[in-house]
Amino acid sequence: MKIPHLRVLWSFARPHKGALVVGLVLALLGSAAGLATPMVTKWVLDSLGTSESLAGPVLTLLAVFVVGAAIWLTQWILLGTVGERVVLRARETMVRRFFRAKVAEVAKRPSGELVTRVTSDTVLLREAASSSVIGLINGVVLLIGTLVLMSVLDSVLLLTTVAAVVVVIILFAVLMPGIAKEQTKVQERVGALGGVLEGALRAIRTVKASRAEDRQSARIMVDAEAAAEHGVRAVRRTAVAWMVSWSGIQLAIIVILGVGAWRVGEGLLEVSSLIAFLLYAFQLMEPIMELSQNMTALQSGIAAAKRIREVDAIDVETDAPGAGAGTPGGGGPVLELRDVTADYGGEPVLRDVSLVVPRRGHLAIVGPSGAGKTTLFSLVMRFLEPAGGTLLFDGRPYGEQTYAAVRSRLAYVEQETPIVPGTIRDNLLFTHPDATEEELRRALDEVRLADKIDALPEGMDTSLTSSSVSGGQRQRIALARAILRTPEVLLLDEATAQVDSLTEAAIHDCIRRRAAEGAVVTVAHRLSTVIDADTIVVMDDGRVHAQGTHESLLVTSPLYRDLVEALRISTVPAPL
Ligand SMILES: Nc1ncnc2c1ncn2[C@@H]1O[C@H](COP(=O)(O)OP(=O)(O)OP(=O)(O)O)[C@@H](O)[C@H]1O
Repeated sequence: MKIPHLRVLWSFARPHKGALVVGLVLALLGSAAGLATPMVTKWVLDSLGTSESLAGPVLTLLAVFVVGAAIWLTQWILLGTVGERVVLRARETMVRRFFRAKVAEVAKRPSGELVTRVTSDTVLLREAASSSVIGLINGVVLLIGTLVLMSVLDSVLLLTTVAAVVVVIILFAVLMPGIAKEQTKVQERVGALGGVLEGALRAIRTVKASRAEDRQSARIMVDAEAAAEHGVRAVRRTAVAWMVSWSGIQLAIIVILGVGAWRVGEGLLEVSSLIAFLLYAFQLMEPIMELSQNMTALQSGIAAAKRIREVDAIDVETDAPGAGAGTPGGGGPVLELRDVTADYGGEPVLRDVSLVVPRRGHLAIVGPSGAGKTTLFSLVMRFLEPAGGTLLFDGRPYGEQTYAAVRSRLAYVEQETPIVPGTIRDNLLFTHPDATEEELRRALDEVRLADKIDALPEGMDTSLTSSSVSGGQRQRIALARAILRTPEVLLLDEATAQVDSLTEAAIHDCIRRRAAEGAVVTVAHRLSTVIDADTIVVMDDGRVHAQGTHESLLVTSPLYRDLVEALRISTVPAPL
């Protein structure tokens, strides 16, 4: 096993080194008690033939047994606790990192795969980072101790034992790496399975609509079957290793019995020594078992530790040195983009975009699919860093402000997943957990949801995961969350899906009211939203193509005319 691999594991165990040292000492003391037992048994047997009292040796045997049991109990609890702490810490580090990570870093990985790192890889780490190394050291000490004490009893019988032990060790050395490799593959496949399964369950409606249930199950089963196949291979190798070792030791015991009996007959060995020797031979499986089990745990633990440590490489959002909170309410525009270019690692998807968002009013962004509207929002929310150009909030570049400072002054309603797990109340309180009941009601009134939610048996405490809240209502809940406290800029990525007229009217009114108090920027997919805007920005192929009011753009921009025509056709005539 290579040292750098162990170092990864050690990085998890290091905070608990005190407990681990105590665990090692206890393990060694426990082994010493185990090693002493056959010798004390011999003492008991030797006392039988003499006038010596049996009380001494029997009490000693009892004491060794009690002390040994107490040591094992303490060590088990101690190391078990360390293992759980290691798991907890690893989980905490990963969970925190996921949420501090840059959006692109999380978005590019299947989330189910990230979840398996937190749920299942950490379990493999438990044994490896707590008891494995101790078990290995202890196993070696126990094995050597047993052989040394055997040699004290009878060196001829020892030869038989050593031969068996050597065979067993060679066998394990040959089979072990293969077992570990198979187990690593199992983990990788389970990770891949988690990734695909999570994505497929998320898209359950599409799966069913496409009648792809069986195909999707089959695709996931490829990973499940591969995991099982590797698992079976590991089990087979382990079983062979155990079977051969166990048989080897049993065979050695039979030989010891035969040779020992002959030597006793010849007067070369005492019966008590033969019995003690046999007790050691019976115990021999213990260190071998300990060595092999811990070796396996260590290897799969190292693989898991590496997967967990990969999470550390995920880039996190870090505020620039000296970045501050920013000062609210200057005189100029609230938001400004100057020659902003952006990409996702390839060709630019936004080129030299300049835009001014006034402190009040509604600015709608329209454009064909792929024009870069969502990317523009990602830049404003700092989910994405610009490749060139500058974004300014209140006249100060984004880089001079912290992520939290910028976001605290923006409210964002995303198009696809605007709801977080939990109840309606949890969702409303998500941005401002300290909001009062009155504020919640006011926000719900504004999006015309108060009556609907009052009519639910559990009201605001209705769970959104299992509720009968419609898509349009979900959007309105997200909007209510965004307007709970008047944001300086409200960013609304309108749902492309058709919504009911009540939702449309509610959103519409809400935008109008908010635009009177602050800035509202929408990625507009509905004609009513577009027409109502004070300024409309037409985007095409990553550039600002035109800008103006509905009337002026109808005259100056053929692209805008086309877009309006398309929206007119695609939307149910809206209350304009
Ligand atoms: N995460 C990403 N990685 C790579 N390319 C991306 C990513 N997100 C968007 N793009 C690309 O950037 C371009 C702009 O996409 P964007 O989502 O901003 O457009 P949009 O105007 O919002 O489109 P739509 O109206 O269809 O939502 C597209 O060509 C798209 O393929």
